[in-house]
Amino acid sequence: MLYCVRMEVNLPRDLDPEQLQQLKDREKARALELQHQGKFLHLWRVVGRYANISIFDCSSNDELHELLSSLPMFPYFDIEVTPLAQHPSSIK
Ligand SMILES: O=C(O)CC1=CCC(=O)O1
Repeated sequence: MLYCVRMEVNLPRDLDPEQLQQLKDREKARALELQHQGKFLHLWRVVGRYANISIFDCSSNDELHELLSSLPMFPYFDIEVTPLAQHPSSIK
């Protein structure tokens, strides 16, 4: 099943710069891992926002929740999930 996920990032403003960099490095490593596993199909920055639009391919809502909550920045995300279905006019 495909899911469109919007993640708005709300990092604490007083986070130590070194901790912040470590958090970003861990986030990137986990995102790359999920992409290599074929679970995380697309990752796009939302122009003008500290937010992304992502497409996940998961077998269930529970798996999606598990993957999202495995992202190190999960505690700092506001997440909106839109499950996707086939469009009858789509050629893909
Ligand atoms: O949008 C961001 O910067 C947060 C994020 C989610 C996955 C990733 O690599 O970064």
